[in-house]
Amino acid sequence: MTSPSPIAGVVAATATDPARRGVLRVLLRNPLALASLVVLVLVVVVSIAAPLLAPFGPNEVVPGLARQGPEAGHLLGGDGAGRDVLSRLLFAGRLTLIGTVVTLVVAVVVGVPAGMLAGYYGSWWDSVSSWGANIVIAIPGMVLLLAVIAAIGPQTIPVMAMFGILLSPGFFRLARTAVQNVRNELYVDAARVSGLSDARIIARHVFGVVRGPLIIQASFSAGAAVLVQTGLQFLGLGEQGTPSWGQMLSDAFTNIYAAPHLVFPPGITIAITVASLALVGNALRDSVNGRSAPSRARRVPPEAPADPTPDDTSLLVVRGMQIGYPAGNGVSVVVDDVGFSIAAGEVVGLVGESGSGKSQTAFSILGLLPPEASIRRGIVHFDGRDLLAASPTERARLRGSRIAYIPQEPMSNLDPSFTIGAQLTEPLRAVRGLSRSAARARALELLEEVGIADPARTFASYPHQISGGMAQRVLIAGAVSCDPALLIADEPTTALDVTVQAEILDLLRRLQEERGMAVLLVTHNFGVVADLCQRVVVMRTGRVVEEGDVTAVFADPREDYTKQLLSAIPNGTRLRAPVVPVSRRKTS
Ligand SMILES: Nc1ncnc2c1ncn2[C@@H]1O[C@H](COP(=O)(O)OP(=O)(O)OP(=O)(O)O)[C@@H](O)[C@H]1O
Repeated sequence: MTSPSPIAGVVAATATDPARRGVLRVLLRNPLALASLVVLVLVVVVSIAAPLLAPFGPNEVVPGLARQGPEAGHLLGGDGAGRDVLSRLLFAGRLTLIGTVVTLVVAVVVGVPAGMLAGYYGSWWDSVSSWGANIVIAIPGMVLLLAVIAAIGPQTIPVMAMFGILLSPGFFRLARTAVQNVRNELYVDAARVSGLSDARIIARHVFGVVRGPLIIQASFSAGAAVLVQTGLQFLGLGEQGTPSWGQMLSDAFTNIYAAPHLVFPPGITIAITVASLALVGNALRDSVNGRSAPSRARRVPPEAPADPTPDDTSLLVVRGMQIGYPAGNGVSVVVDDVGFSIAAGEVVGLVGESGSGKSQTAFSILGLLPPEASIRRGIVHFDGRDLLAASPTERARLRGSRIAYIPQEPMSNLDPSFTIGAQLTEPLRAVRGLSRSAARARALELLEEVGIADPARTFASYPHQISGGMAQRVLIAGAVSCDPALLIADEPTTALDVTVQAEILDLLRRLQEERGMAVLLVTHNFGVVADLCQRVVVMRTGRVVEEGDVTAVFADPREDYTKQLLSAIPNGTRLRAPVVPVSRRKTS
């Protein structure tokens, strides 16, 4: 599974793709956005159903109704010409709707395909279309719209279509950037290799990425379209025979002294509609930025308390851990009743096949489960502290100082935009408070300590300029830079080739011996456990099935599953002398 960035144990949260979480679900969780959505749906439904709902025709003049206030049969009174205001308001929404839809369709149809092609193919496609988008941006919009009206007359559809063209560069840039971000992702390469056509890859793999941001952009653009359209109608530049909100507002201002109440129906309708579009857009944007998402996995009230005060004084104590994810109307439990302890300086292997729940268990200790996960019951005590009761800030502080983490994919955990030196020194300065020069000196020392041959050169390199093995050494240097009491290593050698794997394991072994830190080594490989660990916890389908001293489990595995894992070790792997825990070392 994807691992968060771990430099010096300062681990970043994994972003959750809002498009995948479902736009509707995001809106339903935000009461203000939900209310706005209801308003927008009402405006649309009422406008479409105007001929059925309106008591009078939009242009029907009722004798004696001119400038009258609300009265029986005319809930909003009559306008300057004696027409029923409520009926006109209902009909007026139709023109606004049509104008807004035309604007959005044109902006999306012009901007999105061009942006996707420019982002996907790059080269001249990108140059030509970016050049075109820049020209459109440079045109003064209102002047162009007035010129179009002067040329063809006040026709809503062509004018709003032109406004759509003016908005299209926003959609173009959005689509282009989103596609550029994914076009080199491994899954897009995999789709290419599997023989899918470009059109199919774009439609299937790339459009999914653009969809969420496009919906957000569309809601803001719709607000702009309503305002521009209403503004033009207010100035008398809209179609004369068809009722519109802007025209009603203009009529209200003409009669402002005789009938001031006429301002309210169109004014409030325009304000509520535009505000609702903005609120929906804001809710969607916030969800993309992660502001509305719950910070981390919730700990739901335990169904049955796990042993509340473990007597175990080990450095790390996990008891009765149960982790679940929402599945349909229920919960899918992926880790159940998992418990183990790690003494100070002890190296424990957490072993099991893929999907057995090792990473979920490790992430629950780190406090880095995804937001949708819930810890349904259990205890995690570290150094006597109840981690599940600790605040996110406390947990973040612990990760940067006492608990460190090494991920399985070193390359994807280094930021390609910064040098290795910048990524190593930043946490040293922010977390340990070192000066710039002291942080640099310490980072160089750490690089040397993890066996990098030319520390100064690596310090100045960008991630793409170093090998996978070097990247893992860099991450290990970052992890141990805070002198952690516990190092959690999640399959630290999986992404590396066999010789490098052995070197990294030797490095971990050496660092553990020198520093006496406890290590939780997550792996599916019993050979790695044999090489490094004193104790092993075997997991299968989210549960612990066997636990014990590595030597004892190797000599006499109780469970058939453990025997199967052991039989997968290549012939010739031998148990090395176990690392001696610091707590049990003699201090002679
Ligand atoms: N975000 C998620 N939503 C739902 N289920 C999830 C999520 N993340 C993990 N799981 C499920 O949790 C179970 C345990 O996953 P976990 O990543 O801990 O396995 P693992 O033993 O570490 O395997 P691997 O070595 O392949 O990473 C799996 O069945 C997985 O499908």
